[in-house]
Amino acid sequence: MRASQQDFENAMNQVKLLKQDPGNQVKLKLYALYKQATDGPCNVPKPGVFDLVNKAKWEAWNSLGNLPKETARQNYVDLVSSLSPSSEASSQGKRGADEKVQESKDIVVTSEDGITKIMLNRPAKKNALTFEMYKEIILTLKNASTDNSAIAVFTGAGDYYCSGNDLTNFTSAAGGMEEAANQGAVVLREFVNSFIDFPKPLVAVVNGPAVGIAVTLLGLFDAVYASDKATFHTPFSHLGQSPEACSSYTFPKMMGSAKATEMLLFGKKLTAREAWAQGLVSEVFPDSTFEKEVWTRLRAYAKLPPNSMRISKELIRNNEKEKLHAVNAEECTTLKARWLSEECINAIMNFVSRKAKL
Ligand SMILES: CCCCC/C=C/C(=O)SCCNC(=O)CCNC(=O)[C@H](O)C(C)(C)COP(=O)(O)OP(=O)(O)OC[C@H]1O[C@@H](n2cnc3c(N)ncnc32)[C@H](O)[C@@H]1OP(=O)(O)O
Repeated sequence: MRASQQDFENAMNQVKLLKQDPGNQVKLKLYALYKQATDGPCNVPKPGVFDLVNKAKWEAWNSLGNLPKETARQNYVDLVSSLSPSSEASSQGKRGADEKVQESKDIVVTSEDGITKIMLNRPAKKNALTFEMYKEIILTLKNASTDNSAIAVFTGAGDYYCSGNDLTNFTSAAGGMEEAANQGAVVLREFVNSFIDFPKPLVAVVNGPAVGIAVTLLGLFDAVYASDKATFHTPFSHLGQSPEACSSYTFPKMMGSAKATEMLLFGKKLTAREAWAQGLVSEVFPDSTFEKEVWTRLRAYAKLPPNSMRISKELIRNNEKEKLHAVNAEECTTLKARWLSEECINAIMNFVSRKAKL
């Protein structure tokens, strides 16, 4: 839900009542979001090099680029509401190494060395995504887009990266399949939008097999590092479903339509090296050294100037944003109808009653 003008004004008053100074970084962020929400993109000349305070404020505002006013207003409200006593402590530099910044059993979010690490943590179910997990990830990305981290990284706990959508999302919904399909389409659209719009470098550390939406989403990441044990599988036709996460656009663009068809229509499973050859994966590492090599590299990347990385990503992503949002909307509408089709209902029932394994 978007923040109203009243929410925004309440948040401004709340800032004045903060008991602890939230620290310079947060104050700069608040200033930038306030200016963006009220005046729009930065439109004043950059202060001189010796005017340090105004230059820092200008840079913070300018770094928001063309962020829409409504989004800035929402981010301002979210940031203020996150300034609870515990987060006030963290912005004062009291956050310990690898501190948990979000408590949830299925998604563990930690912050260390400029990296927001988002770990899917449902290993007993191969990290299949429940409706609650989709919603938590939307919130996590919203927070990570305005926190102090330079990059955000997704990975999975256990032997799988992620087995995709939890197929019981559709069978356990209180209102039945129709209600689940309606809810699913709304959640999916917002979920994918939060990846399209994420402003910082987004990296996937694919520690094991990836299935369904865990694969298609990779087309919206900025870098994908895979263990040689990882596989990439999108069995949409087997499930009576259709592609999502903009893959009907990103995959043919990335690998050509013939290879995209093998994956998206025929459900061909790729090894990590095959996925690398198709441009879906940036680099493949031997599983024995995967974690060490990848995290060493990511810690170095996270030290690069964050504003520069954001601006460069904006340049790359802005060429595509409108198209990606349109594709996402169309894919969600198509999927909603698919979820109610006999082909899909039979496939899901088969999985749940264990007659079939993909
Ligand atoms: C609302 C937004 C929707 C967005 C649209 C998204 C679409 C997709 O993502 S489509 C892809 C959906 N995923 C699948 O179809 C995968 C289904 N799972 C499997 O085929 C297999 O479980 C496996 C190949 C991933 C792993 O096989 P195996 O190593 O033999 O392990 P198990 O099958 O015994 O799995 C252990 C445990 O985990 C449960 N599980 C695994 N994946 C899912 C899943 N996607 N949904 C629900 N549950 C899953 C599995 O049922 C086992 O549970 P228990 O029997 O209770 O131990």
